[in-house]
Amino acid sequence: MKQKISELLKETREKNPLVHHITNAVTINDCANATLAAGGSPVMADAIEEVEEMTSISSALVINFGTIKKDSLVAMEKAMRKANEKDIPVVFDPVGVGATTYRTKSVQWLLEQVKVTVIRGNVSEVASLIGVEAKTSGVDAGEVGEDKTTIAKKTAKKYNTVVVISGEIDVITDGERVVYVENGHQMLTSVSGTGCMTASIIGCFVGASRSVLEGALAGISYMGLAGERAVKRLKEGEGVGTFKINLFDELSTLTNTVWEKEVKMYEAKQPIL
Ligand SMILES: Nc1ncnc2c1ncn2[C@@H]1O[C@H](COP(=O)(O)OP(=O)(O)OP(=O)(O)O)[C@@H](O)[C@H]1O
Ligand SMILES: Cc1ncsc1CCO
Ligand SMILES: [Mg+2]
Repeated sequence: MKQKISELLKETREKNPLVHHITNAVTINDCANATLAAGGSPVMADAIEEVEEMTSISSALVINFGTIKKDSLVAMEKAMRKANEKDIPVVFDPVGVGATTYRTKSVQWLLEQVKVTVIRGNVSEVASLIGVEAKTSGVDAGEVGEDKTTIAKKTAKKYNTVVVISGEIDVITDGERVVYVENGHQMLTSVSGTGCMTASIIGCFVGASRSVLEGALAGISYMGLAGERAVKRLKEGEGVGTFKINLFDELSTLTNTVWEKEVKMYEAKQPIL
Protein backbone atom coordinates (compact mmCIF):
# COMPACT_ATOMS: atom_id res chain seq x y z
CA MET A 1 0.00 0.00 0.00
CA LYS A 2 2.85 2.43 0.83
CA GLN A 3 4.30 1.94 -2.66
CA LYS A 4 0.92 2.58 -4.29
CA ILE A 5 0.43 5.79 -2.30
CA SER A 6 3.92 6.92 -3.24
CA GLU A 7 3.11 6.39 -6.92
CA LEU A 8 -0.18 8.23 -6.45
CA LEU A 9 1.70 11.30 -5.19
CA LYS A 10 3.64 11.37 -8.48
CA GLU A 11 0.71 10.49 -10.75
CA THR A 12 -1.45 13.26 -9.27
CA ARG A 13 0.99 15.90 -10.52
CA GLU A 14 0.84 14.35 -14.01
CA LYS A 15 -2.96 14.04 -14.04
CA ASN A 16 -3.56 17.52 -12.55
CA PRO A 17 -7.13 16.71 -11.39
CA LEU A 18 -9.69 19.51 -11.39
CA VAL A 19 -11.06 19.85 -7.85
CA HIS A 20 -14.34 21.72 -7.51
CA HIS A 21 -14.81 23.39 -4.12
CA ILE A 22 -17.84 24.81 -2.41
CA THR A 23 -16.07 26.11 0.63
CA ASN A 24 -15.88 28.74 3.34
CA ALA A 25 -15.04 32.43 3.05
CA VAL A 26 -12.18 32.25 5.58
CA THR A 27 -9.70 29.84 4.02
CA ILE A 28 -10.85 29.71 0.38
CA ASN A 29 -7.63 31.16 -1.04
CA ASP A 30 -5.42 28.86 1.03
CA CYS A 31 -7.45 25.86 -0.16
CA ALA A 32 -6.95 26.92 -3.79
CA ASN A 33 -3.18 27.24 -3.28
CA ALA A 34 -2.91 23.98 -1.31
CA THR A 35 -4.69 22.20 -4.19
CA LEU A 36 -2.18 23.62 -6.69
CA ALA A 37 0.73 22.71 -4.41
CA ALA A 38 -0.36 19.06 -4.22
CA GLY A 39 -0.68 18.81 -8.02
CA GLY A 40 -4.36 19.52 -8.52
CA SER A 41 -6.20 22.34 -10.21
CA PRO A 42 -8.67 24.21 -7.99
CA VAL A 43 -11.94 25.83 -8.94
CA MET A 44 -14.15 27.56 -6.41
CA ALA A 45 -17.72 27.93 -7.70
CA ASP A 46 -20.82 28.18 -5.56
CA ALA A 47 -23.51 29.81 -7.72
CA ILE A 48 -26.61 27.62 -7.73
CA GLU A 49 -26.83 28.23 -11.50
CA GLU A 50 -23.48 26.62 -12.33
CA VAL A 51 -22.46 24.11 -9.67
CA GLU A 52 -23.82 21.04 -11.45
CA GLU A 53 -21.99 21.89 -14.67
CA MET A 54 -18.76 22.59 -12.78
CA THR A 55 -18.93 19.34 -10.80
CA SER A 56 -19.59 17.41 -14.03
CA ILE A 57 -16.20 18.38 -15.47
CA SER A 58 -14.29 17.84 -12.22
CA SER A 59 -12.33 14.86 -10.86
CA ALA A 60 -13.45 15.51 -7.27
CA LEU A 61 -15.79 17.73 -5.29
CA VAL A 62 -14.82 19.24 -1.91
CA ILE A 63 -17.67 20.42 0.30
CA ASN A 64 -16.69 22.51 3.34
CA PHE A 65 -19.24 23.59 5.95
CA GLY A 66 -17.21 26.51 7.36
CA THR A 67 -19.52 29.41 6.52
CA ILE A 68 -22.77 27.79 5.33
CA LYS A 69 -25.84 29.81 4.38
CA LYS A 70 -29.21 28.83 2.90
CA ASP A 71 -27.99 29.31 -0.67
CA SER A 72 -24.73 27.47 -0.14
CA LEU A 73 -26.62 24.47 1.23
CA VAL A 74 -28.78 24.36 -1.92
CA ALA A 75 -25.65 24.65 -4.07
CA MET A 76 -23.94 21.87 -2.10
CA GLU A 77 -26.88 19.52 -2.45
CA LYS A 78 -27.09 20.12 -6.22
CA ALA A 79 -23.36 19.63 -6.76
CA MET A 80 -23.22 16.53 -4.56
CA ARG A 81 -26.21 14.95 -6.30
CA LYS A 82 -24.49 15.50 -9.66
CA ALA A 83 -21.25 14.02 -8.28
CA ASN A 84 -23.14 10.94 -7.01
CA GLU A 85 -24.82 10.55 -10.42
CA LYS A 86 -21.48 10.69 -12.25
CA ASP A 87 -19.46 8.69 -9.70
CA ILE A 88 -17.22 11.65 -8.86
CA PRO A 89 -15.73 11.42 -5.35
CA VAL A 90 -17.01 13.88 -2.73
CA VAL A 91 -14.80 14.98 0.19
CA PHE A 92 -16.80 16.47 3.03
CA ASP A 93 -15.38 18.70 5.79
CA PRO A 94 -17.95 19.17 8.59
CA VAL A 95 -16.42 22.41 9.90
CA GLY A 96 -17.95 23.52 13.19
CA VAL A 97 -20.57 20.78 13.29
CA GLY A 98 -21.69 20.36 16.88
CA ALA A 99 -21.09 24.03 17.70
CA THR A 100 -24.57 25.22 16.70
CA THR A 101 -27.95 23.59 16.11
CA TYR A 102 -28.09 25.07 12.60
CA ARG A 103 -24.88 23.32 11.55
CA THR A 104 -25.85 20.02 13.13
CA LYS A 105 -29.36 20.05 11.59
CA SER A 106 -28.04 21.15 8.19
CA VAL A 107 -25.50 18.36 8.09
CA GLN A 108 -28.12 15.78 9.03
CA TRP A 109 -30.36 17.03 6.21
CA LEU A 110 -27.55 17.09 3.63
CA LEU A 111 -26.21 13.63 4.43
CA GLU A 112 -29.72 12.20 4.15
CA GLN A 113 -29.99 13.55 0.58
CA VAL A 114 -26.60 12.62 -0.86
CA LYS A 115 -23.60 10.33 -0.39
CA VAL A 116 -20.07 11.38 0.49
CA THR A 117 -16.88 9.47 -0.31
CA VAL A 118 -14.56 10.83 2.41
CA ILE A 119 -15.36 12.69 5.62
CA ARG A 120 -12.39 14.69 7.00
CA GLY A 121 -12.84 16.54 10.27
CA ASN A 122 -11.37 17.04 13.70
CA VAL A 123 -12.49 14.66 16.43
CA SER A 124 -15.33 16.70 17.91
CA GLU A 125 -16.78 17.52 14.47
CA VAL A 126 -16.82 13.87 13.47
CA ALA A 127 -18.19 12.78 16.88
CA SER A 128 -21.08 15.22 16.42
CA LEU A 129 -21.98 13.55 13.11
CA ILE A 130 -22.90 10.37 14.97
CA GLY A 131 -24.37 11.99 18.08
CA VAL A 132 -21.44 11.22 20.40
CA GLU A 133 -21.12 13.86 23.11
CA ALA A 134 -18.55 16.43 22.02
CA LYS A 135 -17.47 19.89 23.09
CA THR A 136 -16.98 21.60 19.74
CA SER A 137 -16.00 25.18 20.44
CA GLY A 138 -16.31 27.06 17.14
CA VAL A 139 -14.10 25.33 14.61
CA ASP A 140 -11.51 23.91 16.99
CA ALA A 141 -11.43 20.34 18.26
CA GLY A 142 -12.79 19.77 21.77
CA GLU A 143 -13.17 16.84 24.15
CA VAL A 144 -15.24 13.83 23.13
CA GLY A 145 -16.97 11.06 25.03
CA GLU A 146 -15.58 8.08 23.12
CA ASP A 147 -12.22 6.97 21.71
CA LYS A 148 -11.21 8.23 18.28
CA THR A 149 -10.97 4.85 16.60
CA THR A 150 -14.50 3.89 17.66
CA ILE A 151 -15.86 7.24 16.51
CA ALA A 152 -14.11 6.92 13.13
CA LYS A 153 -15.33 3.35 12.57
CA LYS A 154 -18.92 4.12 13.58
CA THR A 155 -18.98 7.16 11.29
CA ALA A 156 -17.55 5.19 8.37
CA LYS A 157 -20.20 2.49 8.82
CA LYS A 158 -23.08 4.94 9.29
CA TYR A 159 -22.29 6.91 6.14
CA ASN A 160 -20.64 4.10 4.17
CA THR A 161 -17.58 6.24 3.63
CA VAL A 162 -13.88 6.63 4.41
CA VAL A 163 -13.32 8.74 7.53
CA VAL A 164 -10.25 10.81 8.38
CA ILE A 165 -10.09 12.21 11.91
CA SER A 166 -7.19 14.65 12.11
CA GLY A 167 -5.25 15.43 15.29
CA GLU A 168 -1.97 14.58 16.96
CA ILE A 169 -2.43 11.06 15.62
CA ASP A 170 -4.71 10.89 12.60
CA VAL A 171 -7.15 7.99 12.33
CA ILE A 172 -8.22 6.84 8.89
CA THR A 173 -10.73 4.05 8.27
CA ASP A 174 -13.09 2.62 5.70
CA GLY A 175 -15.04 0.99 8.54
CA GLU A 176 -12.90 -2.19 8.48
CA ARG A 177 -9.22 -1.32 8.13
CA VAL A 178 -7.91 1.31 10.53
CA VAL A 179 -4.72 3.21 9.77
CA TYR A 180 -2.90 5.74 11.98
CA VAL A 181 -0.69 8.55 10.73
CA GLU A 182 1.74 10.06 13.20
CA ASN A 183 3.22 12.88 11.11
CA GLY A 184 2.31 16.47 11.89
CA HIS A 185 3.13 19.18 14.38
CA GLN A 186 1.20 21.15 16.99
CA MET A 187 2.00 24.31 15.02
CA LEU A 188 -0.45 23.20 12.30
CA THR A 189 -3.22 24.15 14.74
CA SER A 190 -1.91 27.74 14.92
CA VAL A 191 -2.75 28.48 11.29
CA SER A 192 -6.44 28.65 10.39
CA GLY A 193 -7.45 26.26 7.64
CA THR A 194 -4.84 23.51 7.78
CA GLY A 195 -7.75 21.09 8.20
CA CYS A 196 -9.64 22.66 5.29
CA MET A 197 -6.48 22.46 3.18
CA THR A 198 -6.10 18.81 4.14
CA ALA A 199 -9.59 18.15 2.74
CA SER A 200 -8.61 19.94 -0.49
CA ILE A 201 -5.45 17.86 -0.79
CA ILE A 202 -7.42 14.68 -0.15
CA GLY A 203 -9.68 15.89 -2.98
CA CYS A 204 -6.65 15.99 -5.31
CA PHE A 205 -5.54 12.48 -4.42
CA VAL A 206 -8.94 10.77 -4.45
CA GLY A 207 -9.58 12.56 -7.75
CA ALA A 208 -6.50 10.89 -9.20
CA SER A 209 -6.78 7.50 -7.45
CA ARG A 210 -8.86 4.38 -7.93
CA SER A 211 -8.67 3.65 -4.20
CA VAL A 212 -10.46 6.02 -1.85
CA LEU A 213 -8.57 4.74 1.22
CA GLU A 214 -5.21 5.30 -0.49
CA GLY A 215 -6.26 8.77 -1.65
CA ALA A 216 -7.34 9.73 1.86
CA LEU A 217 -4.11 8.38 3.37
CA ALA A 218 -2.05 10.21 0.78
CA GLY A 219 -3.79 13.50 1.61
CA ILE A 220 -3.61 13.41 5.39
CA SER A 221 -0.01 12.17 5.49
CA TYR A 222 1.03 14.77 2.90
CA MET A 223 -0.21 17.64 5.10
CA GLY A 224 1.25 16.13 8.29
CA LEU A 225 4.67 15.62 6.77
CA ALA A 226 4.71 19.06 5.12
CA GLY A 227 3.82 20.63 8.48
CA GLU A 228 6.53 18.72 10.29
CA ARG A 229 9.15 19.75 7.72
CA ALA A 230 7.94 23.37 7.70
CA VAL A 231 8.67 23.59 11.45
CA LYS A 232 12.20 22.25 10.91
CA ARG A 233 12.88 25.13 8.49
CA LEU A 234 12.09 27.76 11.16
CA LYS A 235 14.95 29.91 12.48
CA GLU A 236 15.07 31.60 15.86
CA GLY A 237 12.49 34.34 16.22
CA GLU A 238 10.29 33.11 13.38
CA GLY A 239 6.65 32.33 14.17
CA VAL A 240 3.36 31.42 12.50
CA GLY A 241 3.81 33.83 9.57
CA THR A 242 7.01 32.20 8.36
CA PHE A 243 5.61 28.78 9.29
CA LYS A 244 2.71 29.31 6.87
CA ILE A 245 5.07 30.28 4.07
CA ASN A 246 7.29 27.28 4.88
CA LEU A 247 4.21 25.06 4.85
CA PHE A 248 3.34 26.12 1.30
CA ASP A 249 6.98 25.64 0.25
CA GLU A 250 6.89 22.11 1.65
CA LEU A 251 3.48 21.30 0.15
CA SER A 252 4.70 22.32 -3.28
CA THR A 253 8.12 20.62 -3.18
CA LEU A 254 7.49 17.43 -1.19
CA THR A 255 8.57 14.46 -3.31
CA ASN A 256 7.35 10.90 -3.09
CA THR A 257 10.92 9.80 -2.27
CA VAL A 258 10.99 12.00 0.83
CA TRP A 259 7.44 10.92 1.68
CA GLU A 260 8.47 7.24 1.54
CA LYS A 261 11.36 7.88 3.93
CA GLU A 262 9.55 10.08 6.44
CA VAL A 263 5.92 8.95 6.52
CA LYS A 264 4.80 7.38 9.79
CA MET A 265 1.82 5.23 8.95
CA TYR A 266 0.67 2.18 10.90
CA GLU A 267 -2.08 -0.35 10.52
CA ALA A 268 -2.92 -2.04 13.83
CA LYS A 269 0.52 -0.83 14.99
CA GLN A 270 2.28 -2.66 12.13
CA PRO A 271 4.24 -0.42 9.75
CA ILE A 272 2.57 -0.32 6.34
CA LEU A 273 4.74 -1.98 3.73
N1 LIG B 1 -1.54 18.13 18.19
C1 LIG B 1 -1.15 17.92 16.93
N2 LIG B 1 0.08 17.44 16.66
C2 LIG B 1 0.48 17.21 15.40
N3 LIG B 1 -0.29 17.45 14.30
C3 LIG B 1 -1.54 17.92 14.49
C4 LIG B 1 -2.05 18.18 15.81
N4 LIG B 1 -3.33 18.62 15.71
C5 LIG B 1 -3.60 18.65 14.38
N5 LIG B 1 -2.54 18.22 13.65
C6 LIG B 1 -2.46 18.16 12.17
O1 LIG B 1 -2.93 19.41 11.70
C7 LIG B 1 -3.64 19.27 10.47
C8 LIG B 1 -5.02 19.91 10.60
O2 LIG B 1 -5.81 19.14 11.48
P1 LIG B 1 -6.81 19.76 12.56
O3 LIG B 1 -7.38 18.61 13.31
O4 LIG B 1 -6.14 20.83 13.33
O5 LIG B 1 -7.91 20.37 11.59
P2 LIG B 1 -9.08 21.39 11.86
O6 LIG B 1 -9.35 21.49 13.32
O7 LIG B 1 -10.21 21.02 11.00
O8 LIG B 1 -8.42 22.76 11.31
P3 LIG B 1 -9.11 24.03 10.59
O9 LIG B 1 -10.54 24.06 11.01
O10 LIG B 1 -8.32 25.21 11.07
O11 LIG B 1 -8.98 23.85 9.13
C9 LIG B 1 -3.64 17.79 10.18
O12 LIG B 1 -2.59 17.49 9.30
C10 LIG B 1 -3.37 17.13 11.54
O13 LIG B 1 -2.74 15.90 11.42
C1 LIG C 1 -12.22 30.13 11.47
C2 LIG C 1 -13.27 29.62 10.57
N1 LIG C 1 -14.59 29.96 10.77
C3 LIG C 1 -15.40 29.41 9.87
S1 LIG C 1 -14.59 28.46 8.73
C4 LIG C 1 -13.09 28.79 9.45
C5 LIG C 1 -11.82 28.24 8.90
C6 LIG C 1 -11.21 27.14 9.68
O1 LIG C 1 -11.98 26.03 9.85
MG1 LIG D 1 -11.77 22.21 10.33
